[in-house]
Amino acid sequence: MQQITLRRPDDWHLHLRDGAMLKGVLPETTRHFARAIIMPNLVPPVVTSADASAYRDRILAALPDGAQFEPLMTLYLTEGTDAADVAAAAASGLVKAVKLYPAGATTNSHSGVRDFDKVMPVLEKMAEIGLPLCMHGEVVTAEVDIFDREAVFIDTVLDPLRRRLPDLRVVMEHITTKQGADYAAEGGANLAATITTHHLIINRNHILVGGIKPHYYCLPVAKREEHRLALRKAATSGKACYFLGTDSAPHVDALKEHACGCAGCFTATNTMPLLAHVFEEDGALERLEAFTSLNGPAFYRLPANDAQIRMVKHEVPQSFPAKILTEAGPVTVFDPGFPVHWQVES
Ligand SMILES: NC(=O)N[C@@H](CC(=O)O)C(=O)O
Repeated sequence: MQQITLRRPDDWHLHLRDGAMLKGVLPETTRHFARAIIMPNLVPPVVTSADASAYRDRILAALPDGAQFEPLMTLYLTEGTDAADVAAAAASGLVKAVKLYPAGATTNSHSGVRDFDKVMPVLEKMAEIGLPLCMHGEVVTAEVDIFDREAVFIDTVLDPLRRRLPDLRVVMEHITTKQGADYAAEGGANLAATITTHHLIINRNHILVGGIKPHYYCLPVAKREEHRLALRKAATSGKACYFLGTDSAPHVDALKEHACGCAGCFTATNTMPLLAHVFEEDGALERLEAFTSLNGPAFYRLPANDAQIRMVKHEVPQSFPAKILTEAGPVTVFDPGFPVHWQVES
């Protein structure tokens, strides 16, 4: 029986939602993860430090008994965000990052940024105080093909912004392309990228071949196989600029299996066993800890977790629930489409 021990992992990009959904999905993350960067795209969004403080309280109130979990809060950047409020939220330790959604790019992003000039005072303040900006890196203009949105964003938005504000610390969230992986690797100490579990496993064929698979639809949408392979190479490289952000994004089945289905894969339940499978397949199990437990805290200037988890590879495939039954409705757990022998034991 093969086993590995890792420092307890953190999830640097997580959607927990609110109310009944929060209550239903939170245990799926707290079972294995010590901390998570909590995405602020609620309705209405988490914009001010007061919003973040209230949301944090709701998360803490929803924690399962005995759970050791720290939500790392973020603010949703709007064109009306107040730089002084952001700075105060960072100084108090409440907020660990600000999230930038280009307006219209993804779920609940309509309050996001249209005109980057309008958010420059906030970004300048963040550069000054070292507060990371988590970027959803996709352009949303109609003439750009959805499969090219990330690469075009890097060239036309991200790179010019980083030249204008070289001290701004940026996390390219959920990269899905070779261009994203390459750009992150060349960006120096102020740039990093999160990679999801599902983008290491699926390419666009998984969504579309043999019938449309709504539970594989997420944003940024999975790309060609060559991009999946580039992400695998990046994640398993151990390089400090890459770390896990699951982007686990629960939507009830009724809204996924729909004529206009929501974007998001729900991977909180089985992320760690899937990652052990992926890293083992690529001969990189010894670098799994860097990806899940070391590189993220280092970028966010936080200590790595002291506690450990033990993962075991069993002879027989392990079973995972197909759905999590929340009071908001059932949420389908990401199905990798292959047997998984790894399990987190403690
Ligand atoms: N990843 C997704 O497909 N969806 C996320 C938003 C996001 O991170 O893009 C969601 O909030 O549902």
